[in-house]
Amino acid sequence: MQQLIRTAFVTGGAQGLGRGFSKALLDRGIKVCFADVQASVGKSTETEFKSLYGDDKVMFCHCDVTSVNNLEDSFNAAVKKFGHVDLMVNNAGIGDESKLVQMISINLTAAIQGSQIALEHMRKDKGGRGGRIINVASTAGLIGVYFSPRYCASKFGLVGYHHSMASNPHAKEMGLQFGCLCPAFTDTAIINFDETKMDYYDEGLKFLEAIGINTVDAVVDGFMHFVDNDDINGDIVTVTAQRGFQVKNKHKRKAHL
Ligand SMILES: NC(=O)c1ccc[n+]([C@@H]2O[C@H](COP(=O)([O-])OP(=O)(O)OC[C@H]3O[C@@H](n4cnc5c(N)ncnc54)[C@H](O)[C@@H]3O)[C@@H](O)[C@H]2O)c1
Ligand SMILES: CCCCC[C@H](O)/C=C/C=C\C=C\C=C\[C@@H](O)[C@@H](O)CCCC(=O)O
Repeated sequence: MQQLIRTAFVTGGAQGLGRGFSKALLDRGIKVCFADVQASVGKSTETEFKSLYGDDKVMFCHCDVTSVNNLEDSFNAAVKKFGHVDLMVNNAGIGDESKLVQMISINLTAAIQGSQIALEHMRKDKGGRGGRIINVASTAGLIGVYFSPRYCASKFGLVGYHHSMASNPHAKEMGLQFGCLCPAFTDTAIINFDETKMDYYDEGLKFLEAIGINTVDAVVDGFMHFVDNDDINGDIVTVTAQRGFQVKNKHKRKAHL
């Protein structure tokens, strides 16, 4: 039986998917610290959540995940308030193709740094309580997308990190499990594209119209797979408008390459 999840840390939780994940966790009685670079949106989400769930259940940290010190301080503030973090969700992300350096820094580097901060805190072989680390990638981390190649590269990198960590034979003794969420287009601010944010803008929009757009609720349902099931290590959850959520796991088929 897995460790009960009592507390979570969610990056990019002020709005969109991160907000949806945080609310679903709070609905389950899990305490949530969410971090976001948008101070005023984060504060108003915190006020709303506190009125729904109570002051002791939720906290917001104003945090730019591209600063590892800022990320570590926010994570430590959650540990201080809740005693421990059982679930780390690296969700903060951007999709603007004109911002290559920022994109890699937020979507890939910060997610890896967030995972490593959580890992050091959680690992049972160093006195921690174990835990789960969920990285929010994209279907664009599984298939090539020619109109968003930089975004795609950042998400392929994150999926590669996920596979590497999940295949670590020492993960079990550390009490760690790694999951990766890969939604297709979803109805949040990140898909408010214009010509500056995407290559081949018209073709990109046509592709988006052809495959459809997930609701946030559908992606939250897929995300909760990582909370509701005991053995999730290595799982990749895809969420598409055509097929809903599906769980894939090549690590359960073969232990190593
Ligand atoms: N919506 C989609 O179509 C879709 C599909 C697949 C994956 N995703 C991924 O889901 C995640 C959440 O995106 P979303 O769709 O909710 O978009 P969103 O723009 O609504 O939310 C992203 C959040 O990340 C925060 N953020 C951005 N940069 C940050 C930084 N430097 N530090 C801290 N917080 C920062 C933003 O302020 C925002 O609250 C992203 O990683 C995105 O790539 C989104
Ligand atoms: C660029 C900023 C926002 C991007 C949002 C999102 O992350 C981008 C998604 C891009 C492409 C999505 C493609 C979806 C394809 C699905 O129909 C399906 O074919 C994918 C199946 C993947 C798999 O199972 O291997």
